Parts: sequence; C-alpha cells; structure tokens
Amino acid sequence: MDTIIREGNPTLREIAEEVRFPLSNEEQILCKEMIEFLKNSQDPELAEKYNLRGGVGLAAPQLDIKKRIIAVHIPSDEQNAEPILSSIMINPKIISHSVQSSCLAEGEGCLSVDREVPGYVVRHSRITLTYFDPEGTSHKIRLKNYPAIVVQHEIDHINGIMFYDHINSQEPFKVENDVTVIS
Ligand SMILES: O=CN(O)C[C@@H](CC1CCCC1)C(=O)N1NCCC[C@H]1C(=O)Nc1ccccn1
Ligand code: NI
Repeated sequence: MDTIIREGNPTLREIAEEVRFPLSNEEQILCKEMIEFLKNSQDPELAEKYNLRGGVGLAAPQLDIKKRIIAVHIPSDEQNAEPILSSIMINPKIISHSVQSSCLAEGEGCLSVDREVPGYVVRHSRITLTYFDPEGTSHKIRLKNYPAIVVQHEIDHINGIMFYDHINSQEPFKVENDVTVIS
C-alpha cells in the first residue's frame, strides 16, 4: 500500500470505471487490502513501522486503479470502541443532499498530496447515498457531519476531483454565512 500515487499522476484526474458484479478475485482482494491499509495506518505501531500516514478513507484511484471503489474506516474517539463507520463502497452514488453545507475547521489533507493546502473545503452537510458491498448487495445510507465529509472526499477521488479544487483561492477561509464549520 505504499503504492499510493501522488498528485501529478494523471490517474487522479480521471473518471474511474463502474465495477461489474460478481467481483473478480483480484477485486475482492483489493477491497480487503484497502480496509486493512486504513486499519493498519491508524495503528500507531504499524504506522510507525511502515511509515504510514494515518488515513480514514482511501479511493482505488489513489492506488492507480481506475475503479469506483472507496474504503472508509473512521475510528470512534473512545479507545477500542467500534469504528463510527467502516465500509467498502462500490459504485457509490450521492442520490440527494442537504442544502446546508459544512467544512472541517482544520481544512482537509490527502494521502496523495504531500503538502499543506490551507482553506475551507465546503461540502454537503448531509448526504443520502447508494452503493454496493463486495457481495453485490445494494445499500442506501444517510450520513452527516464528519462521515459525510470523508465519503464526499472519497467520491471526489473516483471523479478526478482533489480537495483543493473546492478551496476559494481568493479567500481560502471565506465562508458563506450558512456554512457549518465542524471542529
Ligand atoms: O482520499 C483519502 N485520503 O486522502 C485520506 C484522507 C481522507 C480525509 C481527509 C479529509 C476528509 C477525509 C486522510 O485520512 N487524511 N488526509 C491526510 C493526512 C491525514 C489523514 C487523516 O485525516 N487521518 C485521520 C483523521 C482522523 C482520524 C485518524 N486519521
Ligand atoms: Ni484523498
């Protein structure tokens, strides 16, 4: 998984392909590896040992694989509690969203971007999305707050969008009055 490609690689700017079911063995293994990577990256020892930056989300294009597969693994704040959200989402699709917008107070980063890009990344506060799990079962879920931000960051990746595309270059920390800043 040290094969995370960096900005400048054209794959990060392409639209990834829909995945067909049933998954190939290779695709099934990829899904497992993506979640494993996130879990390992959040383990202090393993992150130290393999020099990983802890990640809560990963999109297949970041592995130079142009497929609409994303992984999210968002830990809970308490130690050893269940993660808030841990999921592989195949062909994810936002089918509706709030008018209300939100952004992370500390801005966003990306495992494919080895530099700080300061500024608010304004996203939908709440989203309803459909996706398929690796078994091909369709799901429809609603997300808000941080999990909604993470999933939107990942869905951007399969559409060739980087987080800094959303930053207002004139006024990076400008917020319209009705944007919720999440800290
Ligand atoms: O496309 C996917 N990516 O680029 C990995 C990104 C995804 C998140 C960035 C903002 C929303 C989704 C990622 O996870 N990060 N960005 C760069 C370094 C930090 C790291 C991070 O936020 N880590 C974290 C946060 C909370 C708890 C544990 N770890
Ligand atoms: Ni990213």
